[in-house]
Amino acid sequence: MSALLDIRGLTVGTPHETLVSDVSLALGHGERLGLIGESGSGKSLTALAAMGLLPAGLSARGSVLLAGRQVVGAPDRELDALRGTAVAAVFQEPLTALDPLMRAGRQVAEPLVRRARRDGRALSASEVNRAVIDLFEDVALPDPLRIARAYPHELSGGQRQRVAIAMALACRPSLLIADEPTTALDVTTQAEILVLLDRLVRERNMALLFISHDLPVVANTVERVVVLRRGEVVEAGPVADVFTRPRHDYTKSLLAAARKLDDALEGRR
Ligand SMILES: Nc1ncnc2c1ncn2[C@@H]1O[C@H](COP(=O)(O)OP(=O)(O)OP(=O)(O)O)[C@@H](O)[C@H]1O
Repeated sequence: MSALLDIRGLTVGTPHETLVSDVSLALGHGERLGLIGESGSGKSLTALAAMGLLPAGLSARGSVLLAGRQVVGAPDRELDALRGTAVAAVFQEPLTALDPLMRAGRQVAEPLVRRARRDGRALSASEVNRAVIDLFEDVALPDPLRIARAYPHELSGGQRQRVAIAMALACRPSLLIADEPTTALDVTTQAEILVLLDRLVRERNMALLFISHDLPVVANTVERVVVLRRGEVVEAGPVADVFTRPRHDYTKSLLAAARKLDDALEGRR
């Protein structure tokens, strides 16, 4: 079966600087892949390039096939269609995904209606409302009716991230990209959101491209990892192999740093 996401020789940069260099990775339907590496190693740019969402001033070369479509160089119209169906993303800061002036329910209704239209279905207002509430229940938001009427600033950070996840799910994507989805949240909420994401991805058989600094969380969430350093892939493989028998010194140092932090936290408990 062909890969859902097939990145080959991806290079991203400005006219003066190469930021991601010759990255290749592939992700099958329903598969979960982690991208790890120190800050600035190119994880987010790789994920953004996979969706054709690079910031202005950066350009990509190489090939990114998403659901069989070429993303590199594709016109916005084609990319919009792919982003509404094949791929959706959840980022570190939910406020970047949410419109501050729109009630949470409407924000989720919009991608739901768009997705239905693409599938050739027109939803009635009551069907849309029901589907929004169902999604809010799926992401375990308390009191979904109240949340649907609330504006983002009236929600907690964890609730906002759940609304952002509901928006991503509303597109029914085959691939979910989660870029540090819990970093901005307190520790208890982080754990809840991770359990939620893990359940949703498995229940819906979505593929997951998961970016995180938290290596124990990565180990529990994904099947394979790709290790990036200064924009290049240094190591890739099943998570059990890479985390127990790292081959590259850089991976060894990442794991040692994670262990040191864990020991330090353990000492404080
Ligand atoms: N718009 C931009 N213009 C120029 N350089 C950029 C831009 N965005 C990112 N970079 C640079 O590209 C490199 C890779 O950035 P990227 O955000 O992909 O790193 P990352 O691995 O996701 O880091 P972090 O874990 O801190 O989020 C960094 O050196 C960063 O400074």
